[in-house]
Amino acid sequence: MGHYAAVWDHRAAIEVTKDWNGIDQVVLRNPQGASVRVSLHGGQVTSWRNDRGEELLFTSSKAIFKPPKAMRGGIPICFPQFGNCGSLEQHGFARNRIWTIDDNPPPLPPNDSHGKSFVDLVLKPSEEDLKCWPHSFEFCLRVSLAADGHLVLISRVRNINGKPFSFSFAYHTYLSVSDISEVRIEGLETIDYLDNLRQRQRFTEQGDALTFESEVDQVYLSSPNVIAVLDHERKRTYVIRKEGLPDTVVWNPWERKSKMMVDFGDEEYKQMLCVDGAAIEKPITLKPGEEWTGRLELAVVPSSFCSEDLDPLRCP
Ligand SMILES: O=P(O)(O)OC[C@H]1O[C@@H](O)[C@H](O)[C@@H](O)[C@@H]1O
Repeated sequence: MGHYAAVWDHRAAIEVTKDWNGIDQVVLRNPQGASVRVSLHGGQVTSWRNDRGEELLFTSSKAIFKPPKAMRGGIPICFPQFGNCGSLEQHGFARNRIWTIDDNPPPLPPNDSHGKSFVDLVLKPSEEDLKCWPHSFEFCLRVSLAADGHLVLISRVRNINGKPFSFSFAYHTYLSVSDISEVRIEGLETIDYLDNLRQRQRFTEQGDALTFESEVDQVYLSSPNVIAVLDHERKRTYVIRKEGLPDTVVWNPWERKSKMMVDFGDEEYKQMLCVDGAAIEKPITLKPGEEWTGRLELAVVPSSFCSEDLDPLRCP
């Protein structure tokens, strides 16, 4: 068993199964029993469980698991457009396309593979995609589950076009929380944000930590690369680290809006909070041949956790 751990082979820890629609999904496991599910529909992470089998991402009980709609929950990838600020469909087309497994991805630094089970996916534009977004790109996504249960997503977008192009991006991360009223976010205080509920006007976050008592739809600009989402009732803290992603989106539709969404269960808004690593305010521009990398790392630690790692966040 010790030997098995020492030669942990990421391929041995991967299983490809079919989802409800016969679309391939990849299951990653680590030696401790944590798991991650990634659907080739959208390259979307649909489940992340810890070694006790507890689900850490929210999925709506009314989620529609039928392409071309993205399933409501997990981590949809918003690309090449976030929201409706552009000519494309809401949040871009990547979340509604079928991705493929890439057996020969461009190399990543060894520490991005070491001790992890992972899968590499790739998305290239179809003829139809090029009609509405005429830019050739290659989007490589690596989803990894580390030995310590951390979930890591690395997106690399390469311009294989003759001309520069720009895009916006978000990992639309649906965290599973006990009760939204008991949750707070640390790390966004004093940060400027655009309020999507007030014509994208700019405000500055006041107060000690962000708490929730009504609908929220805000894009925090140039936000810190580490923030924490504390779930008081569940005594659980999500630590979110991002690189190459300047902004953080915080979204909860609250009661009224969630009732208007067909794929959202009644009262379920209380059990979710979207906190996205994103690049929205200043789109990413790539010249021909250039590549951009956006990395998100999610960890769950007990609420009592206190570490210098979290600096500059205060410890409770
Ligand atoms: O319903 P969708 O397309 O999955 O988007 C969910 C939400 O995503 C948020 O990030 C947007 O800011 C909201 O305006 C939007 O409603």
